[in-house]
Amino acid sequence: MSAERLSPGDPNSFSRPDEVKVTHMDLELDIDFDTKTLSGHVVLSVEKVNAEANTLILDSRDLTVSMVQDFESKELLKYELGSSSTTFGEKLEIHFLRSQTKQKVAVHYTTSPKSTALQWLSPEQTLGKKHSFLFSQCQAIHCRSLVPCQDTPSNKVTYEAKISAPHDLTVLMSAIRQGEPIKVGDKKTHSFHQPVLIPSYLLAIVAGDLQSRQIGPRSHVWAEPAMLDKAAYEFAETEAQLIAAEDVCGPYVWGVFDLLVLPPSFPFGGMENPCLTFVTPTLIAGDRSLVDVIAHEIAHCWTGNLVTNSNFEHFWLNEGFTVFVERKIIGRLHGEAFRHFAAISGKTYLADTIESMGSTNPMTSLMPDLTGIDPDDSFSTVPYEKGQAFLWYLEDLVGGSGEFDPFLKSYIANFQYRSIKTDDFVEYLKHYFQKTPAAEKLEQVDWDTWFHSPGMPPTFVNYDDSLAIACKLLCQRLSEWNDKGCIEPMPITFDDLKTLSTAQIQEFLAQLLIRPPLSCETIKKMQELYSFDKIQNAEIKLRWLRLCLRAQFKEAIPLAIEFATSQGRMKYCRPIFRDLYNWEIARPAALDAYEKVKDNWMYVCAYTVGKDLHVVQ
Ligand SMILES: CC/C=C\C/C=C\C[C@@H](O)/C=C/C=C/C=C\[C@@H](O)CCCC(=O)O
Ligand SMILES: [Zn+2]
Repeated sequence: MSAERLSPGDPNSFSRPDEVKVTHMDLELDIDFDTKTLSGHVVLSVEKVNAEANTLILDSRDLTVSMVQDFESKELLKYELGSSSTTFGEKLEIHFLRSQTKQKVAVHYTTSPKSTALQWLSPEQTLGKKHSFLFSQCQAIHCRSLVPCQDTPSNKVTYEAKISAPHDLTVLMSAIRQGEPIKVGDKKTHSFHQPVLIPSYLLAIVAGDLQSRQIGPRSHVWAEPAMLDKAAYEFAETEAQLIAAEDVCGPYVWGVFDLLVLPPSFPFGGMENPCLTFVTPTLIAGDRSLVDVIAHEIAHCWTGNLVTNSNFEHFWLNEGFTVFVERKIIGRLHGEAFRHFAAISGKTYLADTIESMGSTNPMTSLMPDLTGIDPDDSFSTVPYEKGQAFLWYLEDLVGGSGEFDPFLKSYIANFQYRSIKTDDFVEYLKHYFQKTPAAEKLEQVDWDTWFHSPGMPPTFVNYDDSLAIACKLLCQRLSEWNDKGCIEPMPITFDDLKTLSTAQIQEFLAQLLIRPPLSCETIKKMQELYSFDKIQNAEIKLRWLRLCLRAQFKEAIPLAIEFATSQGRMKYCRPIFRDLYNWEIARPAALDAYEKVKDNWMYVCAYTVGKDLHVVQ
């Protein structure tokens, strides 16, 4: 039976904001670490778009709803909550008593201990070992397991929240903190407000033993106390990145830009939660070499958080634009050559991803059909890197950044606070350049191939390879030597590698990865030359271990398992577990390691790695 789109606007949401839309959420929740639940209520302010509509349709997942009330009169409202849990959770349909256009509905509910949006950590799983820890990850469609809501990015809401938690924990949200926490019994109540419109996937919460350090006029970094010094050092460039981003995108509207360093099981590099970007501790390399992720999250404050994809089939509008802006920030701060180098690295990463997904895989197109598909199953670097390659191609076509930079600012100003589809972007682009020489150029664009064809992009601009050439030459020399059986003396020296930056070493290894596997002998010689397995930088470690596994270098199996299980960032766990699985000798150890670690990971990581290992349906 073929799957159906759940609603006209969003294949992954039951909700119908085109009929009745939620405009504001007022949350009052209690965090209970014993039962691993949040319980309380949400008051939803709603507005009828269709005057005839008499029900409100929400998304929910594993929620126990105890009561729904008309907020003004406190009268009980009838509701139906779907009983069979699907990929997309359960539909919650609430019947209005009133006919007014604007009304408020209160839903009383409790989350499940297996809420897919939440991870509950015991004190032993934290750095300090003394306090429990809770964090959320709502993108793409997990907000429905935290609060009954219209869990579609086509709708935006403001929110307020009062959260009660054990008195010795700090609670933070993707919002502005309001006043000091208030002590009530052995708990404290923390208040927040988010006055800027956000899609549901940007709702976020954390509770733990957290301290903060100021790192800029509008920024603090939050972390467990033992991590704070390192984090403050690593992210000291944040304000400079924000200033560069404002130069590219326009004024920063969110007031605060704080960073939160999470425990290692946080599944992504970063998540652009407004006012409080969540980041993985794997960014803390000690030398600020991985802070392009912070530039990425800063870019999201405009592309994604202000101008939002209206469903996840248009995810490239969020991520392609964000990578494009991230690299503009890098260009402004470090020079154009670095912007080009980052794009070349992105192209290598994309080639590796498309090779492993398969070049005819429909999920490698820029606008995949997500009917019946869990967005988590389609996640890859494709919307990021193919999207940025497309935007750079357009920039080149219209005459370069002199023409495209003002367009970018105008696009953001025009669509900010709204949710859009790819057609809105194309129409605006054509309209913006209509009376310029670029109009004719835009007619040459093969929109259909860019948006709908799987595989690598139809074309790339000629990036300046001044910083990448050394990586390419070393990769060529080493590969040729490997292919000839390593007979002659090794053609690269310690000094060759010593002259490379961390990012260039990463790119050198990445380029080796998209070639046929190296021999074990080459791997051993590389290890002797540069002690690659001592390098702590997680991006280098990932690529080095993958090269070892692809070479079927047995000594690397325990090291790879240690790396993939010591944290839960999917960018690292998934390829390592996939490589282990694809090598028959390593497969049993991989399956065994997965069984041991999966309960320490967040749902999305356990689910996707489980699928990669063919142990989850
Ligand atoms: C074509 C793709 C369609 C839909 C995917 C939408 C959402 C995917 C969902 O799994 C959530 C993604 C959240 C991403 C958050 C942050 C990323 O930018 C992190 C990138 C990877 C990393 O650096 O670890
Ligand atoms: Zn992103």
